[in-house]
Amino acid sequence: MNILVFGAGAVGAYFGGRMLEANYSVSFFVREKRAKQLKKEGLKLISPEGEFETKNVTLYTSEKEVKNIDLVILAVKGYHLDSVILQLKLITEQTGAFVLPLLNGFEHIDKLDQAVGKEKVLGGFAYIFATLNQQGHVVHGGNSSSIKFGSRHESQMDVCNHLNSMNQHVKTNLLLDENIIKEMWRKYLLITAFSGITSATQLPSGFTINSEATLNVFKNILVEMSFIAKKEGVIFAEEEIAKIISSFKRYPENTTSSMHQDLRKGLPIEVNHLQGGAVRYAQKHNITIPVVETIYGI
Ligand SMILES: NC(=O)C1=CN([C@@H]2O[C@H](COP(=O)(O)OP(=O)(O)OC[C@H]3O[C@@H](n4cnc5c(N)ncnc54)[C@H](OP(=O)(O)O)[C@@H]3O)[C@@H](O)[C@H]2O)C=CC1
Ligand SMILES: CC(C)(CO)C(=O)C(=O)O
Repeated sequence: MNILVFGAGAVGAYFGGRMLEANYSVSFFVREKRAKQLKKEGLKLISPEGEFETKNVTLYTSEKEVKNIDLVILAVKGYHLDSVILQLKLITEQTGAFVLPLLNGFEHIDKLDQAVGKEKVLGGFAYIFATLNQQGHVVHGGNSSSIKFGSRHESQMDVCNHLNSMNQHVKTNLLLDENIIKEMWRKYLLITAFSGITSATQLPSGFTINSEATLNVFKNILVEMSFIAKKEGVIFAEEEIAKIISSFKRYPENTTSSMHQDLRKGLPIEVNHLQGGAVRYAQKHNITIPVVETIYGI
């Protein structure tokens, strides 16, 4: 299977790098500046799952050059989506490739379905604490990482089984999930609360874990997000929300979200895609989510 990783930021470079390390056929679709950096500095993963470095990376900067691809792993930010969608459409039309999106949130799924066709868009997301350093190397802060993926259409079974078979050969986790839509919403609940509270307070998780009032904000965001999920047909029981909270309480105190990391670096943040997306879902279903709206406003 030939894989094209679209976007070689923290997530794309990490998971694409892990697949390259295991000798899978992986190329990257990047912009000129990132192409230059990758050629000069190489692709490097600084990670407790094992260091990896290579200068032997196939890079594309024009969608017209892309051929013989079976799967595109989409690893751009929510705010990039509108500008990449035409390129992605062209690549999938040229190659017939499936698309595995790793973005946080959920609104992108509709946009991708419309652009490339629902039968081509797998469900998926990534779990990792990663950022790029000044040389463009991936710094992975955490002990493990994973991609969860699953089919949304029966034509996607083969590509899912193939990804599943790669799991035993890569130094990360490629996990096939039979209920991927629910898992994506579970991640959307978590990330809206986690990125919201760490970015609004501009403090890592320890502050929220140790402050009852702030932890309540975190909990209330999860509850409001579960109201939206329910309207979208995905039910979370109280115990499932409690489980998200108890796993958050086990985060090391200095852990923070990729949104807060971007804010610290003065980069754009995904607030319109994540919290803004939640506000749009709430408007669509005519429900109120005052805590998420407040965080979005901040
Ligand atoms: N970082 C993390 O720990 C986690 C992030 N996520 C989610 O994964 C997604 C990606 O995040 P992350 O990797 O951190 O983001 P980054 O900002 O590190 O990477 C995004 C990449 O997309 C590239 N890109 C944008 N437009 C194009 C284009 N037209 N052509 C080629 N490349 C393009 C950017 O390129 P350029 O360098 O040229 O700007 C950048 O390298 C987000 O939705 C995030 O929420 C999920 C789990 C954990
Ligand atoms: C919560 C976390 C770290 C897990 O992958 C994440 O998705 C992010 O910060 O963007």
